[in-house]
Amino acid sequence: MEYTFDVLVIGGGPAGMAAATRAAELGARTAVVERSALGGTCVNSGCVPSRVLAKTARLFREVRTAYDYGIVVDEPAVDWDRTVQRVRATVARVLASKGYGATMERLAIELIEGDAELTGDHRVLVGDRELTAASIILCVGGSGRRLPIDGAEHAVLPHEVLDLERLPGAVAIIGGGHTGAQLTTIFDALGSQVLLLDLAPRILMTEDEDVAAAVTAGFTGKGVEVETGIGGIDRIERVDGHLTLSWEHDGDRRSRDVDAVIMAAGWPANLPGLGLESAGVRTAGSFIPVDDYLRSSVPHIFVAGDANGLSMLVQAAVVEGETAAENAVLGATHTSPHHLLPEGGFTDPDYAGVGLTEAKARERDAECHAVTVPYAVVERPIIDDREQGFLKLVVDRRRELILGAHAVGENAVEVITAVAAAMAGGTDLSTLARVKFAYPTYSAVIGHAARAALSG
Ligand SMILES: Cc1cc2nc3c(=O)[nH]c(=O)nc-3n(C[C@H](O)[C@H](O)[C@H](O)COP(=O)(O)OP(=O)(O)OC[C@H]3O[C@@H](n4cnc5c(N)ncnc54)[C@H](O)[C@@H]3O)c2cc1C
Ligand SMILES: NC(=O)c1ccc[n+]([C@@H]2O[C@H](COP(=O)([O-])OP(=O)(O)OC[C@H]3O[C@@H](n4cnc5c(N)ncnc54)[C@H](O)[C@@H]3O)[C@@H](O)[C@H]2O)c1
Repeated sequence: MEYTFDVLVIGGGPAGMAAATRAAELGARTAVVERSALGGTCVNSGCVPSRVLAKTARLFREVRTAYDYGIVVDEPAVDWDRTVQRVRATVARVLASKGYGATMERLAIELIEGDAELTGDHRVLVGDRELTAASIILCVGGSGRRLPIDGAEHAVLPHEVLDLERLPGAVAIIGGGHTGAQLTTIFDALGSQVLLLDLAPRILMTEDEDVAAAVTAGFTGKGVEVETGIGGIDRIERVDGHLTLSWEHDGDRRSRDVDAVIMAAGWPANLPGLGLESAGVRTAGSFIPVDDYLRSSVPHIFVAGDANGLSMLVQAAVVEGETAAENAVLGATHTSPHHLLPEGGFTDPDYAGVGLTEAKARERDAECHAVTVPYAVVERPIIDDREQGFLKLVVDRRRELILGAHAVGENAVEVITAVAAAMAGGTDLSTLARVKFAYPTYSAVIGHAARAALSG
């Protein structure tokens, strides 16, 4: 059969753009269907806006401590409208820097604007245009989850935060995953009273336990209320211009009056309306499961990025997009390992990790080693007045292999990315211990941790 395209990519976020670029580079006739804006969640409503808000929060904190350095400023205040304008302008600049249009033109990738629906295993309907493709790569991403409770419509989802008319005096954030933790820091730093609620026994369940504990302590030390292990959220009511949020904890009914409620309680894939049943693609919960080659239950329909639920990070989305494209065009032989993906959050303090947490490493081998070195063993955090923090290295029982690294504190994400580069290069512990780090840097803590791990 003659298809309209060799490869049809649905979704133009990080996964979709990586998939389309790679497929076209390999000579495939390729198109991308996008119903909203190229760049996806990451650029338009996720990482980039969050990062600008994190920078805003950081600036506000620093201006307030400027006098410690002999700088005299008036009492700072937040102009929320201007903050929002700045975020939107930065999103536009990042989009422009991506050069999607030029890449698509150079590689003859067709952009089809609209909502894609599968009508068969090789057929996709976009508006009134029916397309066919030899292979389809689903890169549809996910969306914030609105809890099925009374009054849920009063809550704001993460992508709607910029639509808040004003900075809330008091805000409740439901969900202490990466998104909820970042929003906690942002609103706390900008002056809101923050209540963070989670069903789970701790926040940041995917991070190393010590990391989550340190971030929690950082939050509570600033006056954020963190309540984990709750039984469930009951309802949200609008009463006299404010919202009353009610929840259950160990049989107690609790409630709080706030100005805004943000739901950051999960990130299901964008499956509604996608027509997966018409194509025979199986789902599991709110994701589309894939095999090692990123194939769905229909072998010529691949899934990359958040939609497969493997690892909801940009760095994963990009590598999966490229892998899915290679498998679609060249035959399914490529896998995309996830164990060396550094990740982290821009909270206060920052946190990050790569590889196995200490708990996961001990499940595999109880005799592995973990050492934790405080940030203050090096001078830079002291110079910057950011001594709080640590780097934990998890190494095998022979003290050769680095199994994982976890950090809390200033520049934690950059520190961990440096360890990830060492791990990716196959660097053993004794080699890492001999690396010379520039002075005065945060990453110098890596050398200290490696030497501490070697010596026991
Ligand atoms: C607040 C927030 C902050 C984040 N911060 C970070 C961070 O700092 N670092 C990090 O690594 N990750 C971060 N993430 C996660 C990151 O945004 C995602 O992992 C990444 O965007 C996934 O890329 P994707 O291409 O799979 O999906 P998306 O970026 O969601 O793109 C999917 C695209 O598909 C389109 N689409 C969906 N269905 C259809 C359809 N039927 N037809 C046509 N088009 C469709 C959508 O419009 C969208 O453009 C953050 C997420 C959030 C919510
Ligand atoms: N910096 C980053 O890299 C970054 C930032 C944001 C998001 N992300 C990615 O996006 C994905 C989504 O992140 P997320 O934080 O939005 O979702 P998540 O699924 O990671 O976390 C949701 C949190 O909400 C809690 N929760 C669920 N139902 C609840 C309820 N009824 N009441 C109270 N708490 C409830 C869960 O226990 C969990 O802690 C993640 O996989 C993450 O990797 C990454």
